[in-house]
Amino acid sequence: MKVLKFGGKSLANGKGIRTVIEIIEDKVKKDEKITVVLSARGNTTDELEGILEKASKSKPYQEQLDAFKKYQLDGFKSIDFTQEFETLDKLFEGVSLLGDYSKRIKDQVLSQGEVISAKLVTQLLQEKNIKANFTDSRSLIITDAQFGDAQPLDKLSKKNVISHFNKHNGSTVNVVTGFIASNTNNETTTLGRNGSNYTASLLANYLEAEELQNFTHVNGIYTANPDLVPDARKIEKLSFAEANELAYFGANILHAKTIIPLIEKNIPLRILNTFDYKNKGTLITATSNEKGIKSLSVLEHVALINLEGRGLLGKVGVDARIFRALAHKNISVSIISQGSSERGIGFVVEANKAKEAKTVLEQEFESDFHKRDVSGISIEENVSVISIIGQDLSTFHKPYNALIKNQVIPLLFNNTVTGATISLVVKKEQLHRALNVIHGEIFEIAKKINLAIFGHGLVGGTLIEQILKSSEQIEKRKKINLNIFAVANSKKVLLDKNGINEHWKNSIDEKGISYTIEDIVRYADEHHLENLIAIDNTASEAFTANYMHLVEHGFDLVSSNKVANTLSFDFYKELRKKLEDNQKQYLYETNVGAGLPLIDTIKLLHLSGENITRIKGVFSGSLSYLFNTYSNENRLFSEVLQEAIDKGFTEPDPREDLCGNDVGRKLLILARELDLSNEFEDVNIHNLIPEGLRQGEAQEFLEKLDNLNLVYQKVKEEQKPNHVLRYIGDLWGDLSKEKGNLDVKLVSVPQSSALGQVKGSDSIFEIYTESYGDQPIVIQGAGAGAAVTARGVFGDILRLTEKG
Ligand SMILES: NC(=O)C1=CN([C@@H]2O[C@H](COP(=O)(O)OP(=O)(O)OC[C@H]3O[C@@H](n4cnc5c(N)ncnc54)[C@H](O)[C@@H]3O)[C@@H](O)[C@H]2O)C=CC1
Ligand SMILES: N[C@@H](CC=O)C(=O)O
Repeated sequence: MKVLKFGGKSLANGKGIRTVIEIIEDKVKKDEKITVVLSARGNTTDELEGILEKASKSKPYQEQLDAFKKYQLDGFKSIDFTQEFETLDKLFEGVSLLGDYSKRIKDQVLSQGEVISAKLVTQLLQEKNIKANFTDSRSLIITDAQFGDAQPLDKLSKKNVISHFNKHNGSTVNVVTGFIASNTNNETTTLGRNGSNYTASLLANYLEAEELQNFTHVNGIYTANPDLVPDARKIEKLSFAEANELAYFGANILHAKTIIPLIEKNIPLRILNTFDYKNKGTLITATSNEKGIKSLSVLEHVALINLEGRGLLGKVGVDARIFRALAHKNISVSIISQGSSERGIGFVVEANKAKEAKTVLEQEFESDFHKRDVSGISIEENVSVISIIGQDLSTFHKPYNALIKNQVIPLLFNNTVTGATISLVVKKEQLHRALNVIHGEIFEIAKKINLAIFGHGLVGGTLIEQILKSSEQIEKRKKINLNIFAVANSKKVLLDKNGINEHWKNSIDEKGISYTIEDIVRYADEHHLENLIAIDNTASEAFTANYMHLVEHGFDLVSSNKVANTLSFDFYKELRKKLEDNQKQYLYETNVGAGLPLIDTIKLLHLSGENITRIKGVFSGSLSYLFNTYSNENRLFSEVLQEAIDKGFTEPDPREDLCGNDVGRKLLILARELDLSNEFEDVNIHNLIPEGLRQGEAQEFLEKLDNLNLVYQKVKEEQKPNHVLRYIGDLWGDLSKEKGNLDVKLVSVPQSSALGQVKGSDSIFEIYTESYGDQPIVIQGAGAGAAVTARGVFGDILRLTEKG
């Protein structure tokens, strides 16, 4: 015999109730021996409770009661609920007159929901010529008199059940009301939370059923609640012990009391979905999974109470007093954590009991307050408990680090010594993000990295294309899901928590909205987006003013924009401090040498104690292209310059390259990597733009490029033979001091020299160090261009995903 239990959502009008009948019919046709246990249909119990509340306050309830009746009869006009409806009418009338009700009355009211449900299903089955027998569990399950949460009297109930089934068995389908029972005085009682499940497992136990099938509206037990964690996976099989942990920690389709009768008789429990009943669901048996299961469960509606006091140190019996005082008021403590100094004790209670718990403890510790042994008892109301079942402390650092990285700081945590469960108390507003972060970390599910990209010009636009093109591969190879949730220019942002797609350019035009940085932070927060990275592909100083705010709100930073690193040294230090305080990272490899691995190399050399004595080279890709081509070919300066602009080598405003600012910035960035505290004003720059052309808009300048031709024709002709022009940066001097010398200048070098041989848009960096002596470490390669730069930014993003 199998016991089938159907929950309220399965029995709701429409697809639910139709499918329930279909499932039962299917089993009967296959000659399966079954017993059916039913909850009240849809929201029936809540509705009845609502009407009862109204009636008890003598408020009008008739309209709601009529709607209730209408729902029960909707589509089932042939069914006679006169008796149940009359009972309800009388009960509500009485409550309304009295202006109050007892738990006993409430049980009588609620029981009508299960009776109506079982009566309906019995008749619908009979209409299909199935031998169905309405079974009122009040004649079977006998309980004590604790209305609202009655305890079954096992012996008596078992005897009743067995005798009923001996009478009505064979091919009959007994359709049993769940949740309701009666006491020895024949008064209606109910079995409390999860009561219908309890009825089903009691029947399974008494009848020694082969399996209990619990039909819900989900496909089984998941690694986490799929409503909160979209990546949650179904668990195929788990043991009662593991299920018990889940039940204890709040998995709401299981409850400890419903499992115990099954464990006793070793009866498997299968969690199934009415709406997808061919799915095998989750099977719970006595055998443990070899690898051990992991899953996340959540306790909501809880509060954290904190008792603090210096005088508690070494005092005997403080915990006992807390527990005793709370137990006296029937307040249960689910999680407790205490420092070894005993100065603070934190524990979790049900939210609706928190105030009472505080009052009780204030009374208990009144004299300790006077003696100043206890300094305060506080309640943190909006908290939730996350339990990682199957997690021990050996690998706990992974989810824990991921939480900290995402600015979720648990308020309290504890572990079970043997059960391999770790529980964390987090602020309720952080629950969603915390669950997703932990889940991504403990299961081998792609870790989601949420990217906000600012600036989608040459570099930013290319980066987006590169990410979209390779994201699938990266997800497969590295289990990292790069999700671009925001793309912004200076005016508009396109937001999509599920990630933009290849039509992003059109979407910005059509769906982009004007924004402030706060809007983006709020969006990420509201959608609980984790592992946030902001990527600055603008050339804007104004945008760098957002960096601090982004860091404070949990974003790591990646930037191709050089401005933030070349503002005042004070800002430079302040930003690093902010990053450290918030445990955030800032990567900017493309700031010098585009995609070349320069900054990383210099950082490593410096960190390892290698004395860097000088860095010299062609720092600008666009000016490299300009002078390499101009020196070797007989063409106009303006023509070659325009070519460098067209190839995307220059800054958005090409004057930034020609005036030497861009090289100056790069030089300063390297100097600061060596812990020098130079300011931008310290850089000696040879400005390549003749004075008369420096003012005005970029466009005006571009229209006057021809004016540069004579100047550079002359410079070219005045060189020694076999020499070429190179625009170089040079960081030199005693670099162990506070500041170094920074020069940016146009030089004429022999064509055969290392600098003279540079080609195309290549940059070359010569790094002189004490160990390497006169032979510098040389890094050379494309120093500009959207594709290489975007690739470099992409590299920084991936590096950050690994750091997490
Ligand atoms: N092109 C290259 O070879 C290299 C460029 N870089 C840097 O990459 C950055 C981007 O360069 P490109 O893509 O060539 O420039 P771009 O002019 O093509 O694109 C810049 C984008 O930033 C947007 N923008 C400007 N202010 C903004 C703000 N406040 N908020 C949001 N968006 C804003 C603009 O609307 C534009 O879409 C620059 O900082 C540049 O120095 C770094 C290394 C190499
Ligand atoms: N404009 C820059 C681009 C890279 O930083 C250059 O030419 O090097």
